Amino acid sequence: MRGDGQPAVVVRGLSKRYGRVPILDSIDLTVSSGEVFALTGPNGAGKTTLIRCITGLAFPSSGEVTLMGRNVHEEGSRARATLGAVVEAPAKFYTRFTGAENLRLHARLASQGARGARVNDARIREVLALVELTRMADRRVGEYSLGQRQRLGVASAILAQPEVLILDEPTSGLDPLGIGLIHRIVSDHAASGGAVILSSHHLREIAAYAHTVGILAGGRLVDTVDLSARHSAFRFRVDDPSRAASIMSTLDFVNRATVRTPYAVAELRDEAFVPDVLARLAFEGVRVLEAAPDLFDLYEYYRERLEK
Ligand SMILES: Nc1ncnc2c1ncn2[C@@H]1O[C@H](COP(=O)(O)OP(=O)(O)OP(=O)(O)O)[C@@H](O)[C@H]1O
Repeated sequence: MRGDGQPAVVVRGLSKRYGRVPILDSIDLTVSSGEVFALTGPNGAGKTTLIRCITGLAFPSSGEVTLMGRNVHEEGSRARATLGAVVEAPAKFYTRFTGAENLRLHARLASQGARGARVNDARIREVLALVELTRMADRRVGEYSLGQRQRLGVASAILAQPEVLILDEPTSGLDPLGIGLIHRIVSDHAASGGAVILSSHHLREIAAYAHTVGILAGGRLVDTVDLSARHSAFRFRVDDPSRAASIMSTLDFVNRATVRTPYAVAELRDEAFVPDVLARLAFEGVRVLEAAPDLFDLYEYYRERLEK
């Protein structure tokens, strides 16, 4: 459909003040097609303000935002034609209309832009099924729970298969299965080539599926963590961690090997090399008691980063 790693969202030198109060300070970020970018940070850091600026709902004091190459604040409707978003939680719907009717209305409004042709009744049923609201499709939104409205919001955002999907705290108020559902939708959207920006406080969960995490604090993007580079670390519990690490560091598919007793930890070029590491350690007479992905602890990293 789209998505070739090209920049989909580009934010350059974005600052925002409310009156004299600076809220965002010189934000630069780029999100590519196929990428999930998760924005996190303490309450009041400026996440919602940044998302409002990126979606065109708020104007920056300086700097610019482009969506698929179109400036959001200068070519508003053309830029927004590439966008699906939920910025207010829960999204606003007509409570006297059913979920399906609301989505139909949403599609009709979108059809005045370039994307409406992509949406028909079959697509509406499809997105309702994706957010597991098939059973509620013909019930009035006034009867929906908060979490069901939240999921309907996500359904409306993905309805026209936008190139850019932006969700402000899409999982707040959802139960654990609902959170998993949204994560799957977001991952699938990126896998089919869409760019995704979302904000979340669920660090351990976003660490599992975001490609990049931007940490916003005091209106500044204090760190951008490339999680995809951290996914191929493995730890091996062995009888001799130092010897295992020195053996592993001679292998050309191991970028780096370190000791974290009782483990030897290897950053592999690709996780497909795990069996080769095991074979080599066995050949060298090192006993391996356990091998597991060495998951990056985003929560710990975040805590340390903000305490600096
Ligand atoms: N319309 C406004 N007028 C003045 N100040 C505002 C306005 N909107 C937001 N702010 C201020 O901007 C700062 C950032 O708010 P924002 O809602 O963007 O933070 P956030 O990171 O999304 O927080 P949370 O995690 O609590 O949702 C806060 O200090 C807030 O008080």
